[in-house]
Amino acid sequence: MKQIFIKNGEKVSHRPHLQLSKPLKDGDYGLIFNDNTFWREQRRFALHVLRDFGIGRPILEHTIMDQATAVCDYIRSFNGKPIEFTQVLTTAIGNVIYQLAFGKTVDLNSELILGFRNKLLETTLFFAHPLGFLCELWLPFRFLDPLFGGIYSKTLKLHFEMVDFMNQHIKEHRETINFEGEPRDYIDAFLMEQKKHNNLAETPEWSDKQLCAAIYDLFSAGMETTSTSTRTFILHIVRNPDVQKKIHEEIDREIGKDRAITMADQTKLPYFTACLQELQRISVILTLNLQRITNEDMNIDGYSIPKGTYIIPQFPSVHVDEAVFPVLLWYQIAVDNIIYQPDPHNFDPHRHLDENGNFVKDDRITPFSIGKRACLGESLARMELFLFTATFFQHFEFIPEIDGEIPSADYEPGLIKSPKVFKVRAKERH
Ligand code: HEM
Repeated sequence: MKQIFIKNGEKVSHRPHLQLSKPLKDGDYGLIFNDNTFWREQRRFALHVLRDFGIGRPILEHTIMDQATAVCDYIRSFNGKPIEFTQVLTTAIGNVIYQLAFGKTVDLNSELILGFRNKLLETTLFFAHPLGFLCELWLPFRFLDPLFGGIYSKTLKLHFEMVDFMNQHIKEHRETINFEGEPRDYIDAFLMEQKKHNNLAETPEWSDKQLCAAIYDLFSAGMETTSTSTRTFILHIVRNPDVQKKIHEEIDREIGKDRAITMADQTKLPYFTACLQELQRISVILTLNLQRITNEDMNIDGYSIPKGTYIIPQFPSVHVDEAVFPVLLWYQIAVDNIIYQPDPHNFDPHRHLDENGNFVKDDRITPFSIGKRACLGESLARMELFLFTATFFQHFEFIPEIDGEIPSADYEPGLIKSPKVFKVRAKERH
C-alpha cells in the first residue's frame, strides 16, 4: 500500500471523473470527486480552515465537548431504559460540521440534521443503483428513468433540496459577513478568500458553486462515517465487558468524574487510546474505499498499470490479515513471551500496548487512507471519536438491552459498514 499510495503518491492522486457531476453539481466541484485543475488548492484551503478552527481557535473542540455533554443528558433522560443511538449521534456529530460550515448548532431534539443525513444517504445510494451505473457509462441513459420508477428524478430532487439549503446559508453569510473580522465559519473563510481573489465568484475555483459543493462534501464525508464509528465503538465495548471495566478504571484513576475530558487528556489514557486504535483496525468504515485513477503509467512489482486505470485502496486487506494482526494472548505474555492465534477479527486492545502498558501507534492501521487524497477530516474525526466516547464512558456503564444477551456484531450491507440497529442500557456510574 505504502509503495503505491505514498512512494508513487503523485501518480495516484487523481479521482475518476463522475458523469453525474454534471447534472448534480454542474461540473467537477467540491472536495471529494473533483478531478479538476484546482483540487489541490481547494484541499489546502479546507485543511487550513479545519486547522484554524481546530487548533488555532479551538472552536471545534469546544463544540464537541458541548455536544458530548448534551448527549450524556439525553442518555440520562432514559433512566436506564434501552437506547438506540443513531438519531442522537447523527445530530450531535452533524452539529460539529454544522458549526464548522454555518457557525452554529441545532438542538439535539431537532430532526433537521437527521433529515439531512437521510437525504444524503439516499442520494449516495443512487451511485450503487443499476441506473446509476448506466449513467456513469453514458449520461443519456438517464432518460430511461421512467423504466426505473423515477429514481433518478427523485435523487435529483433530494440533492437540490440540500443544495438550496446550503445556498440559503451562503446568501445569509454574504449579507452579514464582516470582512475585517475573524471568519465565523467555513463559509466566511471562503467568502474572504473569494474577495481576496478579486471577487471571482464566477470563476470555478472561488465560485459559489465550489463553496456549496465543498460544504456538501464536508457533510457527506464527515457525518455518517464518524457517527457510525462511534456507534460501532459502543457496540464493541458492550460486547467486551472486561474491556469496559478497564476503560472505567483508567478514566476514574486518571481523570475522575468531576471535570470535562479534553484532548490534552489523551496521553493519560493509553488503554482507552488503544481501544480506539483497535476500533479503527477492526472496522474500516468504508466497505469500498473511494476510487483513484492513475494519471501516469506505473510499474508495481513487475506489473504494469497503464495511465487511466481505476484503483481502490482496500485497507481491510491489511487490517484483518491473519499474518499481520494475530490475536495476542496478553495474559500469557509474561509467561510464554507471545502466543499467536490467527484471529484478527477479535477486538483486542492489548495489541496496541507495550509490556509497560504504553500506547503504541501502529502505522499499518490506516482507516483514513494514506497519500495525497487521504481523508481531509482525519484530525477532526480523531478528536470527535476520542472526546465523545471518553465522555460517555466517564459517566456511564453500557450494558446489553437484555441481561446476558450480547448484541450481535452483524452489519447492514452498504457503502458504510454500519452495525445493525442495536439498543443498550446506560447505568449512571457516579
Ligand atoms: C471516522 C471518520 C472518518 C473516516 C473513517 C474517514 C475515512 C476517509 C477515507 C478512507 C477517505 C478516502 C481517501 C482515499 O481516497 O484514499 C476519506 C476522504 C475524505 N474525507 Fe474522511 N473519514 C472520516 C471523517 C471525515 C470528516 C470528519 C471529514 C470532514 C469534516 C472528512 C472529509 C473527507 C474528505 C473531504 C475526503 C476527500 C479527500 C480528497 O479527495 O482529497 N472525513 N475519508
